Amino acid sequence: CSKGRRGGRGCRSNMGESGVAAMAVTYQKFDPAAYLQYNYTSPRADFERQDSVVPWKLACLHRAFTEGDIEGDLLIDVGSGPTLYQVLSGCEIFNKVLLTDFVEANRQELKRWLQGEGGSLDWTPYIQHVCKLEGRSPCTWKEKAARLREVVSDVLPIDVHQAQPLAPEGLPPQGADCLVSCFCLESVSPDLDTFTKALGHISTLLRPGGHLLLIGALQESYYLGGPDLRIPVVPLNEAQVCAALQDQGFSLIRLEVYTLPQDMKVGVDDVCGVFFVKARKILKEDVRATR
Ligand SMILES: Nc1ncnc2c1ncn2[C@@H]1O[C@@H](CSCCNC[C@@H]2Cc3ccc([N+](=O)[O-])cc3CN2)[C@@H](O)[C@H]1O
Repeated sequence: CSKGRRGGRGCRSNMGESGVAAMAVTYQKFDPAAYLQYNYTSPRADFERQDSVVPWKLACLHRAFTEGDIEGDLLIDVGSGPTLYQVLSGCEIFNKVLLTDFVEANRQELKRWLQGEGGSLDWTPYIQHVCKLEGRSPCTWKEKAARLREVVSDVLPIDVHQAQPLAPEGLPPQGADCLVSCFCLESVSPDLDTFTKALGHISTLLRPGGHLLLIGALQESYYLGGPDLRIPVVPLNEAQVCAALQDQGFSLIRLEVYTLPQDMKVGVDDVCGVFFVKARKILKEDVRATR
């Protein structure tokens, strides 16, 4: 996992632009069912294992949403993919949740679950696990599923490479109170410069003082988005993630890192670790105070 730096600041924007266009074509072949099978079944999603990566992610999200500083009405999940684990804790805090993705097949996968039509993965064990984290019986998972279906108001198209990633209709003028985004930005950016710009674009969706919860891959250079679909990823280290957050006007609250045990490396990517970031969009008065 000692990959060199790639996509450093010296990248010219036209390399990023052509890479972004190529990425958009690649993602039209994304296979939600295969992706869910690769990443959201055992061993990566083994709720009996203390060192499984999905329980680690759910614990990070539960702690971040429930420690008392996150509040408001609107939570936006950026680049949801075909997954909804990322809003299982947030749905108890927010009365309105927007799921978003670039690929129609992913939006359809989410809509099928929201409409109670099932889908490619049974999310019950995930919902039961988060119920346990919340100190409630796993038997209340149906109530939690109903809460999630109640608060998710839409599943919208998004493009993080646009200065305005979401259509403005339906967004409050002041922005969302919280953003969550998991494994998206580094998986859709050909280089570090494009990753950093995409972070700036999604920041425009968030009100000043609002929180960002970002989960992503460390030192990943590719992953399988389908049986024959190898998707390039910009390899990131912690310092590059922190620099991008600072560049784009976020103050870091917490960075946690999960290092994959060997048996979590199942051949669907070359990811070495996963980062969890809790950050806050700097308020103008914060800037004055630091001068
Ligand atoms: N321009 C765009 N704007 C917004 N979203 C876009 C855009 N283009 C594509 N998208 C959308 O973003 C994508 C998000 S899924 C990206 C997958 N990331 C890599 C994968 C994930 C993963 C999961 C779990 C674990 N683990 O260790 O347990 C490791 C890893 C590392 N490999 C996808 O939904 C696409 O549809």
